[in-house]
Amino acid sequence: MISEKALVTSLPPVGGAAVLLDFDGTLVDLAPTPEAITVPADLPDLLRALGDATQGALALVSGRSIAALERFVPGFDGVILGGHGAERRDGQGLWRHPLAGSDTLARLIAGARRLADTHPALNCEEKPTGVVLHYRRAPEQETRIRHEMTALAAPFDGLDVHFAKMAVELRPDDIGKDRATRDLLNKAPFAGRSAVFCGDDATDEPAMRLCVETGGTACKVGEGPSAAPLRVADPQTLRAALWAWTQNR
Ligand SMILES: O=P(O)(O)OC[C@H]1O[C@H](O[C@H]2O[C@H](CO)[C@@H](O)[C@H](O)[C@H]2O)[C@H](O)[C@@H](O)[C@@H]1O
Repeated sequence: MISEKALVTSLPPVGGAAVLLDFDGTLVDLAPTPEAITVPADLPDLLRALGDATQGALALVSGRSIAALERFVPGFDGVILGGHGAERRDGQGLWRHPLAGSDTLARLIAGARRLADTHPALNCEEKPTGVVLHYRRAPEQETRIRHEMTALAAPFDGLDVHFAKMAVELRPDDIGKDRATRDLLNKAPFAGRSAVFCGDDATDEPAMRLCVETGGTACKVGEGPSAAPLRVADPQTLRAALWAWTQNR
C-alpha cells in the first residue's frame, strides 16, 4: 500500500492523462446492497475537477448500469462505460449491447427474480444488459446461488456467468472493461494520452493490464492480487490522491 502523497507522485501529469475510474469499491465504499452505498458529497466536484484537468479525458468504467450511475452521480456529464462495457454513453449518444431488450434477457431476469424470492436477504439487480443476484446479506447461500444462476444461464448462448463480489451476474460474453477501454483510448480526447485506470475488482484487472502495457499505469484499491503497479488502501485514500493530483498540473 502506498500513501495518498506517494500515489500522486507516481502518476503522470494529470494534464496529459486519460483517467478511467471504476465505481464500487474504488470511488465509493462497498455496502450491504447496491442501493445502500453512500456517495461522498464531494464526488461530483472531484469528477468535475478531473474532467477539467484532463480536458474531458475522464470516464467512469463500471459494472453498474449507466442509469444507476446517472442516479448516483447526477451532475456527471463525461463518458460512462457501464455494464462492464455492455453500455457506453459518450459524445455520440448511448450504445447498448444487443442483449438489451431481448427475450433472452427478459427470461433471465424472470428467473433471477424467482431465485431472489426464495430468501428474504437475496436481491435481484436488473440491468439493461444483464442481471445480478446479490447474496452479501446471506453469504451462506453462495454455493446454491452460484449453482442456480449457472443453471439459469445454461440454455442460452453468448452469456458469461460472472462470480462477482458476493453476487452472481449473467451478462454478455463478448464484452469487458478491457475491450471498452481499448476502444475509448483510440478516440479523442483519450487517444495519445497516458492512461491511468483505478479499480478494485477482478473485472478491472484486464483493463488495468491494458493500461500498463500501453505505457500508462494502474492503481489497485484494497487487498488482493493485481497487475496494477500502484495500490492504495481504500476509496477514501484514492479520492484524496485524485483531488491532490488535479492541483498538480
Ligand atoms: O465495476 P464496479 O463499478 O466496481 O461495479 C461492480 C458491481 O458493483 C455493485 O455490486 C457490488 O457493490 C455493491 C454495493 O457496495 C455490493 O452490495 C455488492 O455485493 C457488490 O458486488 C453493483 O451492484 C453491480 O451491478 C456491479 O457490477
